[in-house]
Amino acid sequence: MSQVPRMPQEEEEEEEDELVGLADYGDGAESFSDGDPETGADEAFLDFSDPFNTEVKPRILLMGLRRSGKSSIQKVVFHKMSPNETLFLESTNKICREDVSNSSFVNFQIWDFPGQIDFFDPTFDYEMIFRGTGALIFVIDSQDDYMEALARLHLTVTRAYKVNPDINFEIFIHKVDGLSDDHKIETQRDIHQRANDDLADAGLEKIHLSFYLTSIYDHSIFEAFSKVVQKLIPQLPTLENLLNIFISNSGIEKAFLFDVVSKIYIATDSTPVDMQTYELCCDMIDVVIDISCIYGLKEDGAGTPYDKESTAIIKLNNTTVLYLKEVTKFLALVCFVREESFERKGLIDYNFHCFRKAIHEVFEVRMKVVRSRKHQSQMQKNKRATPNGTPRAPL
Ligand SMILES: Nc1nc2c(ncn2[C@@H]2O[C@H](COP(=O)(O)OP(=O)(O)OP(=O)(O)O)[C@@H](O)[C@H]2O)c(=O)[nH]1
Repeated sequence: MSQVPRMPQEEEEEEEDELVGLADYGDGAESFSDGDPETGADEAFLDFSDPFNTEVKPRILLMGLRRSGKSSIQKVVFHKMSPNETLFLESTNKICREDVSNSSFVNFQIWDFPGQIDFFDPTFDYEMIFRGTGALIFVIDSQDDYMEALARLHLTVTRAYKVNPDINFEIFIHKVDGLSDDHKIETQRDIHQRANDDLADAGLEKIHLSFYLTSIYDHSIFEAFSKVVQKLIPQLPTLENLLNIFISNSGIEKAFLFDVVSKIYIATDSTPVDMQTYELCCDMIDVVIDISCIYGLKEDGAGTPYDKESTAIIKLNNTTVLYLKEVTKFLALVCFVREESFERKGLIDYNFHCFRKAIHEVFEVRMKVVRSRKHQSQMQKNKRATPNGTPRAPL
């Protein structure tokens, strides 16, 4: 963690070039970049084996008052910390930024904004922050008095909207495990009403806020995060379409495309999602990665627990088969198949092969655009420089 520096334009551009590293399946402490991430703008790494650089990954900010649960959410979702361990997380008393950019499909930053810090603080450049942001998650502690949080939410949303009207505003009404079902609904209604009234009073009713009831003690936090991320993926309709074609041609009941590290699903077919199905998928990913970590790595610890060979079949006692296969370095397909349909595994595997190829093509198109854009900007930079590399003097 570190104090947020004001980033000049140059650094901001460099960050766009950031490349993803190896996936992190441990507790992940080392994957956190401390303050400014080290960027490696090496074109040579931009190959097909690494198709998801930050250009195709959504950037998400996580904000909220002190002790609202931001670090806990990030640790539980992205670093497999058990919810009980978050009790020992230390609070921070200055604005902090943490990046979770190396570990998964989701490129996400946590901005810890303690309540007393205001937007006129010259030590950070909030315009730069909001300009590059896809979604702003604002965490409200539902077990606490939320009036101050609502005031801070209003200030944050209005500031962010002015800089970047395309940001998705996602409000996590958090720690709802401590509330009864009735109380949950009532709290959500009240927060929804007050937040929207504040915006209406400011003449900003066009700002849309989405609300989620979340807790780190169940899967609700993963589900909410899945929805937040899905909204940011421009290829989502294509991914859903491919999943629909795949399941209908393979006799599969349901299929999810999962980000393996975080266990959030970035797409699913158009049949409805139920919580139990989703939880089973999460459990399966845990089992696969845990077994692989324990028994799958080489003796010197080399290799990764999730690679091209990763696949798993689990037969349940209700005639359903869970089938997991690697799609990319970050993504896995998890399917629910009836036992009788699974007899045609050859067909499923063939269709999966086509599906996987199509997914890679979808992202490769994007990568081509990114590469050509980089090439163009490099050409422009070169044009501006004289043959010995010094910048041309202004005319
Ligand atoms: N009951 C419950 N407690 C939670 C939940 N999420 C976080 N907490 C607890 O809330 C406390 C504060 O969590 P943090 O993650 O440190 O909060 P933070 O927003 O990062 O706090 P600062 O670093 O001070 O900004 C911890 O004791 C967590 O265990 C939840 O879903 N339910």
